[in-house]
Amino acid sequence: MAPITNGTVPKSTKMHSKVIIIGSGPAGHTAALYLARANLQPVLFEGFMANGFAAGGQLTTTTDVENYPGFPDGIMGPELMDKFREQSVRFGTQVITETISKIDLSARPFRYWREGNEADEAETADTIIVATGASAKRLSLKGEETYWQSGISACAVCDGAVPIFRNKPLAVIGGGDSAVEEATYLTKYGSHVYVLVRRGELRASKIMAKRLMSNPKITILWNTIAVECQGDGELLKNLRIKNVLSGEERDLPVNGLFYAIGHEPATALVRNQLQTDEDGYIITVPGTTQTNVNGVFAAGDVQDKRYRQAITSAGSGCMAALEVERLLAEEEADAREGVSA
Ligand SMILES: Cc1cc2nc3c(=O)[nH]c(=O)nc-3n(C[C@H](O)[C@H](O)[C@H](O)COP(=O)(O)OP(=O)(O)OC[C@H]3O[C@@H](n4cnc5c(N)ncnc54)[C@H](O)[C@@H]3O)c2cc1C
Repeated sequence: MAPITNGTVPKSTKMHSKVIIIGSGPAGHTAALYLARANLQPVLFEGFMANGFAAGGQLTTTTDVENYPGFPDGIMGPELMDKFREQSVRFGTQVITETISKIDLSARPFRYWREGNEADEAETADTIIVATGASAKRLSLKGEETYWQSGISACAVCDGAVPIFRNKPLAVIGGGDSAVEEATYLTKYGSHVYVLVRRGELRASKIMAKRLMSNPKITILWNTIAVECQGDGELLKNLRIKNVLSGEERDLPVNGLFYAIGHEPATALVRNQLQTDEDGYIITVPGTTQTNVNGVFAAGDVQDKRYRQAITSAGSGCMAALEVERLLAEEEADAREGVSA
């Protein structure tokens, strides 16, 4: 399929932009909306199945989004992202359906290349917002694909409240702090929550582990892994689980399975150029979206391993846009003063 753009810049003309946004989830589009309204003519690269996601990001893979403010009846994920896109475009964002595959942040203007054009002359930008998102790690269990989003999820806060999980037995896989948080959260909805821990101990902090073990609605299944997801073809009904010490397999009838085994931030593009933490998330100056490179900002899940919500991503996209705007204004003022001095 030919790349789609809503702009008029032909690929052969090497662009220079005041600001480009890489990524098209809630963070990228919110940044674009603010920048476009500030007349900064943002260019947003929405990706072409970048990082395994369609343009629009993670919400294109889900159905009802019930916790995005402004939609009291909920809204389907893909429809919400279409609206984000429409609003960006309405104010003049140039959206380009291509993936950025190479970037050079060593000097300003920054240089970048679109996928398939890495050998060409680079395009340039004064500032960049990295909003490439993240993806939940999965286990590729037998049956997982069939019941993904039909009983299997990687976000208790997003999906825990849906009717298929209400008063039903649920399972969480993972042994870290996020598994404890997810399991505890799910006790509000499920009849009981089983936590499958591969080892004989939790990785979670002591206080979190204590909280988990003292909750009467939670049972920890130590040294246990899931081997197969089973159901009626439409919804998950059962997990085949295995004790890794004895090798014994048995059924665990559950209607929900939540992965809490971490996320993979989409930071391969900026590896060794931006400072990242031990899990690969971009590190930003606390309370801002500023990275360790002046002029490069990061917004959304790519820099947030704690909240990982559409609204928090959108919020940080807004912050990034305002920070870009401020930086460019300051630099323009400095340049003017430099000229008149
Ligand atoms: C199944 C599911 C259900 C969810 N449900 C909810 C919910 O109900 N409520 C809620 O608040 N949150 C929910 N979330 C979480 C929410 O989707 C994320 O927090 C949010 O989408 C993160 O937004 P983002 O802007 O950081 O990036 P993402 O949504 O991750 O999007 C990033 C985009 O950038 C593109 N991209 C990546 N690299 C490049 C590149 N090099 N060049 C160009 N483009 C690139 C990707 O293709 C992707 O489209 C859900 C997540 C999932 C997976």
